[in-house]
Parts: sequence; structure tokens; C-alpha cells
Amino acid sequence: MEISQSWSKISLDDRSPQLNTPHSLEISQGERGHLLAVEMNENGFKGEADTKIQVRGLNKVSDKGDSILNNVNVDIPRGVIMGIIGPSGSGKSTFLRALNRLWEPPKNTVFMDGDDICGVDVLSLRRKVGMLFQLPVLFEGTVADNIRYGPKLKGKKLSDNDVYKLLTLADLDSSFFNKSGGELSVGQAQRVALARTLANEPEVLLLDEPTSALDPISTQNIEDVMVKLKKDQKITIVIVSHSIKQIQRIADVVCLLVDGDIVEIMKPDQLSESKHPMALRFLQLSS
Ligand SMILES: Nc1ncnc2c1ncn2[C@@H]1O[C@H](COP(=O)(O)OP(=O)(O)OP(=O)(O)O)[C@@H](O)[C@H]1O
Repeated sequence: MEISQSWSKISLDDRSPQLNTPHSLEISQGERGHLLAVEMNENGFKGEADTKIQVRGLNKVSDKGDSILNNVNVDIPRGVIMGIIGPSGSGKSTFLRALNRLWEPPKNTVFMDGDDICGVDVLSLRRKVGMLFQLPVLFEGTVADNIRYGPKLKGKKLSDNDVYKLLTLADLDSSFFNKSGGELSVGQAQRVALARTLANEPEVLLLDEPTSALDPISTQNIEDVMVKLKKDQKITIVIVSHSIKQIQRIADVVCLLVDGDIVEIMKPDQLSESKHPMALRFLQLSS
């Protein structure tokens, strides 16, 4: 396997160990036209980031024949937060949902750790690739029942201590253990939904506007948890957000989707340098 170094090739064996922890990300066009996130360490050494999810030639056409996703090619690096932004209707949710087969992508278009996700049992895929939506939906029963749900399906009973640990991971204290969904604010319910997802020990989290229904403090809680999960658990996170500011606060790399096309992938602090006219218009309208 080869990675690029200043666009010449070096072998993976030459990789500095520090490269496993990206210090910064750069974006480049790969040989087959796909966009690559490239790591750079403090010595300026470049290499293609370790990829968690590869998307190759992903198309989606509506029942009426309209193109929703148009030959999407992107590498999602392992252990980073990738933000997906774009105008309403540009295909962000559709893209996100393909990654855990909430719709069935064509074979050989979405790969996780190099394997076609269509060849993986769909329930085990969804355990590895958890998803949170704009509005959390909790099951009947207590918060603890909700958190225990996923492992129970696999025949594993989480101890009280396991549940407390998951509550802590989602920034909830132990007083929530026996509460029912109806007693929670939307922000608290979103964190319970997160704890329930984390109980499945996911490797990837897909977040579809997870804070758009939340107040600023709940939003900050969720953002803090995301950054902590990336740092401590090395979880790869893909977040769709309408908030450019949110993406700039938490994402390592941002992907701009316009009319089903990925038109830019860049570091969030480079967004204002985008050359794409639609991108600039979108950015102006969003700020
Ligand atoms: N199952 C479907 N059948 C037909 N059209 C669909 C389907 N799912 C999505 N679409 C259409 O595809 C386009 C992209 O939708 P999608 O929800 O992915 O966009 P989005 O960028 O997430 O939008 P928003 O920011 O408003 O949530 C829209 O025009 C939508 O109407």
C-alpha cells in the first residue's frame, strides 16, 4: 500500500509513528479523482490519512429520475470529525444515510476499513456505525432500559456500573438512571440517545443535525462530548450541520455538498477561501 508524500509515493513502512495522530489535515485530488484527506505532522511530512470510510462513485436517483447524489467520491479519515455542509436539499442526509445502509447504496460504492459495507450483516454494520438524528426518539422504559437495549439484543446484560459509565460518556449524571423519557428535555434525551448508541461500542458516529433542536448550552454539551469521543475513544464522526460556526468549532475537515456534488473538502478555517461560487454564496448566507 502506498501513500503520497508531496504527491510522490512512499511506502506505509516509511510512515512516522506520529502520523497516526494527525496534527493537521490537507486535502488533495487522488489519482482516480477522489478527494483525499492528507495528514501533516510537525515536520511537514505528508501522507494520506488512514481512511475509515471510502466512498467511490456513489449515485442516488429519486423515483422521479432526479439526481440526488452525483458520483460522490470521498475518503473519510479515521478518528477525525468530518462536517458535511451545504444548502437545503443538496443531499447531505442522503449521503449520511448511505453510510449505514438506511438506504441501500450500490455494491462497491461504500467501504469501511476496506470492506464493501453491502457485504456486512446490516445489524452489525449499524452497531459499528451508529446514528443520531435531529430529534431523539427514546423507547418506553427508563434511561437505563434504553441504554441496555442494544447490548441486550446481542444477549449481553450491561451492569449498573456499565450504564453509569455510558451516562458519564454522554455527559449525564447518575440521577438520570431511572428517569423515563417523558421527564427529559430534548437536549437530555439527545444525550441519552447518544449513550444508547455508545452502548453498542460504535467505531463511527453519524450525526444528522444533532443539535438543531437544542438550546445553546445543550448544543455545547453535545459538541464537547463529540470532541471527547474523538480524542479518547478515537471514534470517527461525520456530522451534518447547518451551522458553519458549529463546524468551525468541532470539525477537523469539512465537506461541502451542492446539488449532490462534493464541491469542496477543506479545513474549516479555510472555508472563506472556497473558490466555488455556490459555496461562497452559501457561506455568505449562513454567516
Ligand atoms: N426517498 C426519496 N425520494 C425522493 N426524493 C428524495 C428522497 N430522499 C431525498 N430526496 C430528495 O433528495 C434531495 C436531497 O435530500 P436530503 O434530505 O438528502 O438533502 P439535505 O441536504 O439533507 O437537505 P436539508 O438540509 O434540507 O435537510 C431533496 O431534493 C429531497 O427532496
